[in-house]
Amino acid sequence: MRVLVTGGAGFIGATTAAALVDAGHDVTVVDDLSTGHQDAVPAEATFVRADVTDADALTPVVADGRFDACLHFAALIEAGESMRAPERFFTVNTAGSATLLRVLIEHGVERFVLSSTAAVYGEPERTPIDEDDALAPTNAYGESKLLVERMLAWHHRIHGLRTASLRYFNAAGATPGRPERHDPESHLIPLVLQVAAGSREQIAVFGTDYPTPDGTAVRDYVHVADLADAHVRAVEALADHPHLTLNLGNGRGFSVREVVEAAREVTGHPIPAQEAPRRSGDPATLVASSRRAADVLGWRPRHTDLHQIVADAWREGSAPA
Ligand SMILES: NC(=O)c1ccc[n+]([C@@H]2O[C@H](COP(=O)([O-])OP(=O)(O)OC[C@H]3O[C@@H](n4cnc5c(N)ncnc54)[C@H](O)[C@@H]3O)[C@@H](O)[C@H]2O)c1
Ligand SMILES: O=c1ccn([C@@H]2O[C@H](COP(=O)(O)OP(=O)(O)O[C@H]3O[C@H](CO)[C@@H](O)[C@H](O)[C@H]3O)[C@@H](O)[C@H]2O)c(=O)[nH]1
Repeated sequence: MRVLVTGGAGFIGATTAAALVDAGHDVTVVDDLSTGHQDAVPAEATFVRADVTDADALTPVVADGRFDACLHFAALIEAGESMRAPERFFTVNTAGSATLLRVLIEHGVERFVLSSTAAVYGEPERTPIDEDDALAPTNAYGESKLLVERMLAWHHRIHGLRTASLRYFNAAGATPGRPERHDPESHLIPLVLQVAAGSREQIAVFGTDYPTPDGTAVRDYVHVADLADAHVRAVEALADHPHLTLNLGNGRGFSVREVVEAAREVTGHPIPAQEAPRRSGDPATLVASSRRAADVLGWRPRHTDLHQIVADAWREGSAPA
């Protein structure tokens, strides 16, 4: 297949672009490098520096590409920032997706895979979360993605676009040469590893009074290699399943304290931890049921061991200063 990957210089997009190349697909990456890194784009892919909100820049790429599918990763991802500047998230994530979809439809692209997020659920009603549970984002980031999911339903209905919304839980780990390098970094595992690498004094544990076994928040950490594998399967599965919404997680939660402890064991560093107030908008527990992805895609996460996830991130240097 000829595949357009937006955001393919970012952490999950570049890892997936490499998996698509390995699976024999012809990949073009569009990325504005606002947070991504060009050295993460696979050498076999064509790279175009462009902004997905800019129809004039996208049009020639899509017109020349004769793409069968688009995987759309390009987005602003910092949930906390979305509560300070929601307009940026609706412009890039929501309006940017609308622009991209218009150009794709005009040029006959038939498949679309969206990077959605567990943030569309907000504070979950039950654990594990399945795809039919209530959608009630608690931040503008989650809302900006949910609006795209809703647009996809209409594009499917009206234009017959084959769509998959993949709701990732906490992406983590790394594959060779493609570390997690967000700047600013807000994710727990890279921040913990910054302490071990000596570029940060200690890790703040946001909230120790949650209704969880050790009082700290529980998340479902899913290895980026497993996410990439799910994308390759999803874009192929759209041939038989034209409108998909799938959770992608391990189905197992780990607390902040468990993550810190795993990082101590992996790195041999004491990693001082400081108790801190809860971070606003953070649910206590987010754990996925990925049964539908297993049924529809035959997908099973293979890198489920927390130590392995942390060790892979550490080996690849997912701890920028
Ligand atoms: N990291 C997670 O835990 C997580 C969880 C759920 C969903 N997601 C979603 O996965 C996707 C990828 O996340 P990531 O962690 O790889 O983030 P990332 O910041 O590493 O990647 C995003 C990429 O998009 C590019 N980009 C941003 N705005 C752009 C624009 N206007 N035009 C073109 N390119 C643009 C950036 O340069 C970057 O390369 C995002 O859509 C995010 O919302 C991430
Ligand atoms: O310095 C820190 C950073 C984080 N945490 C906690 O660690 C957990 C995980 O936090 P983080 O790595 O920031 O991930 P989330 O806030 O769970 O959000 C991620 O996972 C969501 C899906 O579950 C995605 O939608 C988001 O884009 C992605 O950032 C949370 O309980 C945080 O409060 C700390 O205790 N200290």
